[in-house]
Amino acid sequence: MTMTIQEQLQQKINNKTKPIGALGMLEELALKIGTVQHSLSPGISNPHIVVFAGDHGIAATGKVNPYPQAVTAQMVLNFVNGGAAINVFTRQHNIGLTVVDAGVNVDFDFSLPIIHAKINHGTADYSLNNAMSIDEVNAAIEKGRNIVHALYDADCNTIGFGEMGIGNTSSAALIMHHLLHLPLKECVGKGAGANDEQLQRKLETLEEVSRLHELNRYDITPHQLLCRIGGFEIAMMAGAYHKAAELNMLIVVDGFIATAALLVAEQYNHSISNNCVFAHCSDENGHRKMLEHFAAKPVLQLGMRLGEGTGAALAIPVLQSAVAFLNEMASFESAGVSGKE
Ligand SMILES: Cc1cc2ncn([C@H]3O[C@H](COP(=O)(O)O)[C@@H](O)[C@H]3O)c2cc1C
Ligand SMILES: O=C(O)c1cccnc1
Repeated sequence: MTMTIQEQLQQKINNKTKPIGALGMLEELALKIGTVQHSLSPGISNPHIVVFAGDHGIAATGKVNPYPQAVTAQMVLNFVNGGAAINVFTRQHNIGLTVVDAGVNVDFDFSLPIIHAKINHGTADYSLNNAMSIDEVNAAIEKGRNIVHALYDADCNTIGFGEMGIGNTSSAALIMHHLLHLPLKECVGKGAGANDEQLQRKLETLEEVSRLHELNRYDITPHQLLCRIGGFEIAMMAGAYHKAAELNMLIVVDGFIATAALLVAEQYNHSISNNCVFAHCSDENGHRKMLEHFAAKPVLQLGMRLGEGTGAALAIPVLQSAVAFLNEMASFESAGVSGKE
């Protein structure tokens, strides 16, 4: 009988010169990556992080976010100048980095080395109206798909998505609340650092938003959900995930907002998590429950709650080690080492 690729990979892993299972999660990752690539000798080629930036109308009210909306654009300039956490980690690990203006509320100089994909100058305030139109949702998804396709064409097979958008933990919490049918209290967290009073106000504000947009209903399509309470960076990321899975790339999932965008993408492709490795468990309230939904075992748990794709960037070297042991370690047979009696 022929063995499945998983069985062949497991056999290869078990024949390495180490006690069975002794490389722990690296063994699970090697199995996963080999399965995605349908290969006994998988590889990570040109790993890349794409950071999508977008503003949220509700952030201008200051009701849900401890930092002002202007920080989104300021951080985009920081990314360009190489000074943000994601710059440091991608530089350290030789990972490609692309920054995308998905919808920041500032007109950047066109000479800036970013992808200029602005859908609009921030979303509308969803505590009053829909965040965006259906046309804007479609444009964002299409743009996300195209950006991933270009990276695939440049021989990248491993990709992580990050985000920058003041107020976007609110959009992510609302997505989680609707798609996982959980009370908002379990989905809303401190974001960039709300204190107890700010957190309470955030929760109350988002409860009103949930009532306004009837998020407890089951007949909302994923497109409608994005229209009502989404963000441009989140919609673009959903399109990017979708394309990456279509191209059978390995997807490295970052934190709370990135996982919320994956929840949306999952509505369009129910097996999307087959292509995903979950980089870390964020400290943002709610992330653990999202991970449980995907039956995910995160690679790292460092108490991080930053976003920008930083968790994904830190997990990629671990994935490279998983692939390296699978490809390079000697087997009991080749090294003349005795196996278990
Ligand atoms: C200086 C700074 C850098 C960041 N980098 C990522 N985020 C993170 O915090 C924001 C979400 O939190 P909230 O919903 O509470 O606004 C997002 O931009 C996220 O990427 C940052 C936030 C700040 C303040
Ligand atoms: O988990 C994350 O990615 C996160 C948490 C808080 C704020 N921004 C991002």
